[in-house]
Amino acid sequence: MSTTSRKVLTLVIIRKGSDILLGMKKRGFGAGKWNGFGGKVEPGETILEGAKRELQEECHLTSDSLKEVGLLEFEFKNDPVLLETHVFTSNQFQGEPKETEEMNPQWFSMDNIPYQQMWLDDKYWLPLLIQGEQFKGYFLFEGHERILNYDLTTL
Ligand SMILES: COc1nc(N)nc2c1ncn2[C@H]1C[C@H](O)[C@@H](COP(=O)(O)OP(=O)(O)OP(=O)(O)O)O1
Repeated sequence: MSTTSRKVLTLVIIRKGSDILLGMKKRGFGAGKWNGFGGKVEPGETILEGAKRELQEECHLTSDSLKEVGLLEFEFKNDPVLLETHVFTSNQFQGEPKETEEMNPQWFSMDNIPYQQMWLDDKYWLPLLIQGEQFKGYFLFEGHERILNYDLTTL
């Protein structure tokens, strides 16, 4: 793929005991899929600040202990924009998850994650996050429902 630009995004997975918090995306990119919370990093903020802001905006949780555990690059065939996605996690947070205009949050048991309604890449890297691993990966999609190739390594 010939990438001509790069968007920096965040993705936050909150854990509580043996549960993880996902949100049903209600609009925009990835609508109809369960995902972590996140979005574009805004000018003037650090990637960590962007992750904290998106977590608060999308489900009303705050966390001062987000840890970056993964770096995922997503490309879509015939789209020159590469999505550089920084993955954070924490099991320490304040507040109760609340539905917002963008996301409807729900706790899932780690052995009952709704992979059928998630981005296809999630089933490769989310188990690593759950096991406490750090990872980096690249996924090339054709459309939103097919992975043409990928590479994923633990660090
Ligand atoms: C393609 O594979 C992906 N898999 C997963 N699990 N997550 C992905 C994938 N591609 C993007 N994402 C994540 C990264 C971000 O957390 C969101 C997309 O953020 P969005 O485009 O909604 O960014 P916002 O800043 O919230 O957008 P607006 O405020 O402009 O709606 O998905």
